[in-house]
Amino acid sequence: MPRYAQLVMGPAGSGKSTYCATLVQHAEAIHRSVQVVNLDPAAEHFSYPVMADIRELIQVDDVMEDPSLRFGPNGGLVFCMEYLANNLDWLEENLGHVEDDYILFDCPGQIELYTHLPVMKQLVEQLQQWEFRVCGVFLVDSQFMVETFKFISGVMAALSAMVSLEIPQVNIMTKMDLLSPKAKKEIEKYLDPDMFSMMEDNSASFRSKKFDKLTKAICELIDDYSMVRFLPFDRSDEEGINIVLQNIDFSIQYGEDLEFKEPKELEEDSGNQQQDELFQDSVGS
Ligand SMILES: Nc1nc2c(ncn2[C@@H]2O[C@H](COP(=O)(O)OP(=O)(O)OP(=O)(O)O)[C@@H](O)[C@H]2O)c(=O)[nH]1
Ligand SMILES: [Mg+2]
Repeated sequence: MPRYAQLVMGPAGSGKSTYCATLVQHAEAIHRSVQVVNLDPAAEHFSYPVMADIRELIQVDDVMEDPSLRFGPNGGLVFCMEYLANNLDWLEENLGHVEDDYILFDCPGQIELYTHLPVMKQLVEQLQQWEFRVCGVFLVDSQFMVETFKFISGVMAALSAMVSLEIPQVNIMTKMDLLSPKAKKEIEKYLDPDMFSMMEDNSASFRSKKFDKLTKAICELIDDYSMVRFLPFDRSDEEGINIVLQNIDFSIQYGEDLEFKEPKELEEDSGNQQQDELFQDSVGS
């Protein structure tokens, strides 16, 4: 039986740890078991139960204090991740060998980990060898996505993670609860973007004419391949959280190998509701 993993990525402060905590709570409410591994060597507080913590393997403070390394905070974090990639047996020991488990990996916010460094790719390949089906979950903060040029940067960041990791990826706009009703309406066009008309609408807001052609070419590329879509994530909206989870589950075929219980013993009048519950149980078990 396969195992399932979400690699929760995104820029610093985009809401990765909050997303993990929210999903754990949501999973509990629908009787599913979801666990979280902290892969952020700089994290200090967790609002979810931690199944394994990279800081037991290596501490960023130790790396920075080491006189032979002399790293600053960012170099130190990258060093920690490379150390993890070279010591993946530590992770294997902590993950155990539970069939059918579902694990979220709360990753650090260093964007270079998702653009050009090989560490995350190595981690993905190893997880796949351990029979995990891995979905990349790339978070961007909706607060920064309300203008076209910021949106394009967010799309490019998500795209580079997709290109470098080569796994199914679901992109999410976080902190939707912080948007005003007007901004919420405005952001709808960014969730399923038509880049070309966006460019036309906003061309005046692009700062330099010099780069107009390049920006247009990038927008066309994104449009032509329909490569990047975003799902809204509002931590206070259970229905929305469920839609996000369903999309991710679908991408890693979670639930397909689980047995569906035949609703034989259901009483006819309450049939539909109980069927739904049974299905949830079978998905969650
Ligand atoms: N209102 C609201 N605040 C959020 C949401 N998600 C995150 N935040 C806040 O945003 C800040 C950063 O959230 P984190 O979950 O720590 O973000 P992160 O991506 O894990 O950050 P790093 O690990 O430092 O890269 C915290 O103050 C959170 O409380 C959300 O959906 N709604
Ligand atoms: Mg975090």
